[in-house]
Amino acid sequence: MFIDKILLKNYRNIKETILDLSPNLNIILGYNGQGKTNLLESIYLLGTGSSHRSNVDSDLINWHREKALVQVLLKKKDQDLRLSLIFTALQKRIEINNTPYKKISDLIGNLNIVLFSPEDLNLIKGGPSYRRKFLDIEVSQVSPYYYHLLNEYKHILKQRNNLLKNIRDKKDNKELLEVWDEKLIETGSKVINKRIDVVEKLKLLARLGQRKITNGSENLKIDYDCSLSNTGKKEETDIIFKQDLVNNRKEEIYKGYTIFGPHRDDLILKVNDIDIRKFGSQGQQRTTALALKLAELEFMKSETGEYPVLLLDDVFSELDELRRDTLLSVVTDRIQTIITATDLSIPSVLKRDHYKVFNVREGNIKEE
Ligand SMILES: Nc1ncnc2c1ncn2[C@@H]1O[C@H](COP(=O)(O)OP(=O)(O)OP(=O)(O)O)[C@@H](O)[C@H]1O
Repeated sequence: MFIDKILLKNYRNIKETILDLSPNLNIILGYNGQGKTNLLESIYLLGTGSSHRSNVDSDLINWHREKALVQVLLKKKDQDLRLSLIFTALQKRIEINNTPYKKISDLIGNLNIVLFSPEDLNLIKGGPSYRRKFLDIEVSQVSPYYYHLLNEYKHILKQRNNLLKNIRDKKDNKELLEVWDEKLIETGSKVINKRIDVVEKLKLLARLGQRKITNGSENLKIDYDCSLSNTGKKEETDIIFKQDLVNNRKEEIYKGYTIFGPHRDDLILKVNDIDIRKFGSQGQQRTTALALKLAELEFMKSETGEYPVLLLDDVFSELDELRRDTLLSVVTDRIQTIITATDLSIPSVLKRDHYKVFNVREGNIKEE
């Protein structure tokens, strides 16, 4: 799939812009603070339903306006789609081919996105929540069912945590827990099992990616690190989940929150058998983050039949020549890529009709 056209109105510092993008490589150039990441963020928002930088919609609207619009004309293998998101501080309106939709879940899965930015080092160095988010965004884009399941789980978890606090503070009765336990186990087990399946697929793809970037010298091994006391067969996840909740009732009430479940899970990342999260060099950690992103591209392709759109936010300056070339060789002519940089010497291997350059200045974006 690729974005043929993008229209932005009052999106952060971008007032009104229409861009015709290349189906191959798009290079967005500009000094710091001009609006390059704002452009990528708007595309990410349309793909995933949320910004990667802010949870507050009003942040995304130009300070002097009340309404913003992001619209793309998307070319997919079997159809063209016009996706629009019109939003105020209080409301988001979705339109797909001019038909209005209410739920963000209707939007997700149309425009698939993989974003790689310097903050992705947190995927390796940061806490487990970064790795869970990586999995969840990836799987949600290819499975609306998973997105729905995840939201349901979050809702149940919140209710159950409130109840645990109330029981601890003697405001509620212990017996009420059983109903919420059942719901938590049912949805939570499905989330865990789906993630285990996905990690199984990512495992091979990420290993290949890491070997490619390091000329075969590094072996990456990823595994799902489940918070349940014992993850055996997938059919038994719910049984083990239940045992863990029953056996740890006292501790959960004392703490006032749920200590088992997919919201506590993680990914184990080992390079040449060493835990890269703790002991990897900065270079190895960067390589692993890139390998995970390459795996994500291939995973989405295998699930949907099409490559997603790749957004590279200011990452070229952080990669050495080998990694830069590997990345370009993977994406060129196959994956629509939008890359931001303050300056970039365009590799001579790229043919002139295979890329477009756009200059950004104070929120104005112009094709070169
Ligand atoms: N809601 C908003 N309304 C107007 N301007 C905004 C809004 N939010 C952010 N900005 C402005 O957008 C600019 C930041 O743009 P962006 O993050 O896209 O920069 P960039 O070109 O990617 O820079 P860098 O190279 O430093 O990452 C800042 O000047 C900021 O003040």
